[in-house]
Amino acid sequence: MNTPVPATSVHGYPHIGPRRELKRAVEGYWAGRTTAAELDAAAAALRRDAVAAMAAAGIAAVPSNTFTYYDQMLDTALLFGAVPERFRAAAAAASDRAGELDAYFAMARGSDAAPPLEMTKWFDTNYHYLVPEIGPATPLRLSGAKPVEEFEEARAQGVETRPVLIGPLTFLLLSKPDASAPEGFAPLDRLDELLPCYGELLERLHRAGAAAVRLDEPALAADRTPEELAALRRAYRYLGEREARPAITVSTYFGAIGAALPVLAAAPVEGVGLDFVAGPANRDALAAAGGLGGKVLEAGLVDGRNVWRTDLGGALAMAASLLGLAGGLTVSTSCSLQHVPLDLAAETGLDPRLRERLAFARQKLDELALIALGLAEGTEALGDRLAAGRPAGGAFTDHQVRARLDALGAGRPRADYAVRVRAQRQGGAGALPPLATTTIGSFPQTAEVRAARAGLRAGRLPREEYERLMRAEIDRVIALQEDIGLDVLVHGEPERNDMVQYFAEQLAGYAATEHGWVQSYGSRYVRPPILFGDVSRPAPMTVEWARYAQSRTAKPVKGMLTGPVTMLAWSFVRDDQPLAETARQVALALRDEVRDLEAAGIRHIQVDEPALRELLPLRRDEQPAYLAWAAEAFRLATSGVADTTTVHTHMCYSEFGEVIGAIGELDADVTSVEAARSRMELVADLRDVGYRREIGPGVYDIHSPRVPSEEEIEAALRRALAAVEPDRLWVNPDCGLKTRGYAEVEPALRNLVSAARRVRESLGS
Ligand SMILES: Nc1nc2c(c(=O)[nH]1)N[C@@H](CNc1ccc(C(=O)N[C@@H](CCC(=O)N[C@@H](CCC(=O)N[C@@H](CCC(=O)O)C(=O)O)C(=O)O)C(=O)O)cc1)CN2
Ligand code: MET
Ligand SMILES: [Zn+2]
Repeated sequence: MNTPVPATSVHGYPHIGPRRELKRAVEGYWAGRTTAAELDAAAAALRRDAVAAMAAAGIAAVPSNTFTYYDQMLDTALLFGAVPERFRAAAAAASDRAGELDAYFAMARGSDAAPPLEMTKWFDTNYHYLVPEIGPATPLRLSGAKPVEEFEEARAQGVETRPVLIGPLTFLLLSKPDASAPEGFAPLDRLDELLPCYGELLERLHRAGAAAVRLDEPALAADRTPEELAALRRAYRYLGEREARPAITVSTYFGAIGAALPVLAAAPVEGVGLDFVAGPANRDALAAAGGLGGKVLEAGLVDGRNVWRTDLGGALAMAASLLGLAGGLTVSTSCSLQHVPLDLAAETGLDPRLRERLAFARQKLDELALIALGLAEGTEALGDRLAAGRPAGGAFTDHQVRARLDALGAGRPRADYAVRVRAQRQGGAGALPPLATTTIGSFPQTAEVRAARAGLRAGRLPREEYERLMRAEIDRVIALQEDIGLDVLVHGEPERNDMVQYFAEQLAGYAATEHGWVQSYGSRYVRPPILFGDVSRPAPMTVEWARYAQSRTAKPVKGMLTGPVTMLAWSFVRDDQPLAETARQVALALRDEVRDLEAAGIRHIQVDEPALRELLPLRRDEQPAYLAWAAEAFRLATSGVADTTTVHTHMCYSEFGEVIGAIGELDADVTSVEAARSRMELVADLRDVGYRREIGPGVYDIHSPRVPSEEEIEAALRRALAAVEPDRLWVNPDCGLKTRGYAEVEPALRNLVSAARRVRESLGS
């Protein structure tokens, strides 16, 4: 065959550096240790390395403008001048680079004067973006040059990049109306004013010499109304028909785009990007639509969100079947590689049988080149690389786990809540006041705690010494909670590096990485563990810590576990069996842990499911089946306890809309949820969907360093009491406290307890 080698492209590449250099630089700047110039220099070096890596791997369309100090949605809002009213004065007053950066970070993190932008999940990933606020009067004008500057910066390095922008439809659909917006207003109403800003930017990029740009419209992977599709048509007609512009590729990812496909196929643009990993249905839809005509199809064939090596044979077959459906084919990632770790070469401790099946961002660049080569020269050109890397089925099977699950089925359900609550509240140790106070689990992870763990890892600190330090930390956290007067205490989770990784490190079938960091939000990172085989629990995981904490107090201590859905959502999970099946294995391991905690005298057990919303399919018709298996896995994990044991769960990251009905299906006795930012409206929403158990709406936002006043917590509680009886209301922050410092946490919790007392007193109890 003599076809030219197809081009390759990447949606985005990790910019955090092999050792999280970006985190160090940004947090150093916040702490006043790093100057603005040093921060900018560190960032430029990281961009240079990423561009160089992609260019060296032969990627044709190297992306630029994918770097961010905090979040790309925030960057886009600033690019178009869409600064919320409360930040405008500070932004306008910025007179130097430091002032500019401070105004930027204030929007992300809040300031004394103004709360930050809301943060929420980026589609169904564990990345969080900042939600732009757009009202009828929000300014919209091209106000920055970041895409042009990053293009020119890479050109100076000798690489012609393709600037990437979040597309206008996705930008507006992911924004929320600002406080001034009248009922019925939607940010999308401002589309016609925003488009000229994009047009002007395209013209500037064109003048700077950019031959092509990519506009990302991941919002098309979710259900879209006819009006939204009409807006899509209008947007790309407007941009496509402008004269001075680079070639435009409209890229979509995270799933099949359904009815949007014919709209993009007909748009006056040069390329369309489709994800064939999360959206294999895109293939048939493309054929049914008659293909893309002369446009280039940018085919997402290499999974940007998981760590398994690409099945090159399968990718080549898919690519071959696409060749006739477009004017040209570019071999691409399915989405940005920001969701996977940078380089497998940094991992030295992995089982070789697992390692040979993995590809991180750096390795995926080579896979793209191989697929392009195979397309041009035939599969023979790939030799034995074609066969390498696919799971050797059955290598990690555990027949005992499978047999236990078969025997257990759905497990016996618990007694009705009405029966349980009587058993739980019967005097003695079970007695709790109305508006019982508690926290969500973690207390601040102090520098000493993290340093101790780093010492343990490096072999500097013996395990016994580490455990002694953790017990001392638990003593401190218990004593503090008693002093503050909380009702249900926690041990504070000092021994956990992360609420998912900690368990993964102790479960069979799971592997942890040493350096596999992925950005979760801002300067916060996680190392998602790799779930590669059947899961089981070789030994109890949390029981000794919980038992120890309970031995230090007469008050009840709440045991703390991470639920099955969250264990999957925040890991890289095997893709050779349905998630529902894997969830049942994790649930079984947790079920054993829950029962062991109970046997150790722990009367309250919390099983966190903060990611319940995150794994919800983007398409409505797929959601009920997901919610059914998710709730079943939770019940399997928690239904093995006596009526007298109180099962708690916790969820965060707002937008409960679609999952609100499922909260009751989990059958927990108490559910704590993030509600501070939505002013307790969730409590009434839960009542309206028939939720009749106990509820702990978060009364303050732990993502901000602000200390809430007693009055504001009291007001929140009174709003909640409009929709729930006092003995069903719990009082707690809206999430764990691990990212905060004691200087904020202690006064905040004191205010929380005194607010709860004041309300109790006013109720005469
Ligand atoms: N997996 C996961 N996803 C989640 C959440 C979560 O808690 N876990 N919460 C939500 C919000 N996301 C979050 C994500 C990360 C963090 C977070 O605090 N991350 C820490 C790292 C946590 C960790 O893994 N800590 C390790 C490693 C700590 C570390 O950096 N050690 C240094 C040395 C430390 C020292 O000497 O001080 C090193 O190894 O170089 C530990 O404690 O053992 C961070 O970025 O700083 C918080 C919230 C949604 N998604
Ligand atoms: C992201 S949800 C966090 C729940 C966990 N128990 C904590 O308090 O940190
Ligand atoms: Zn939480």
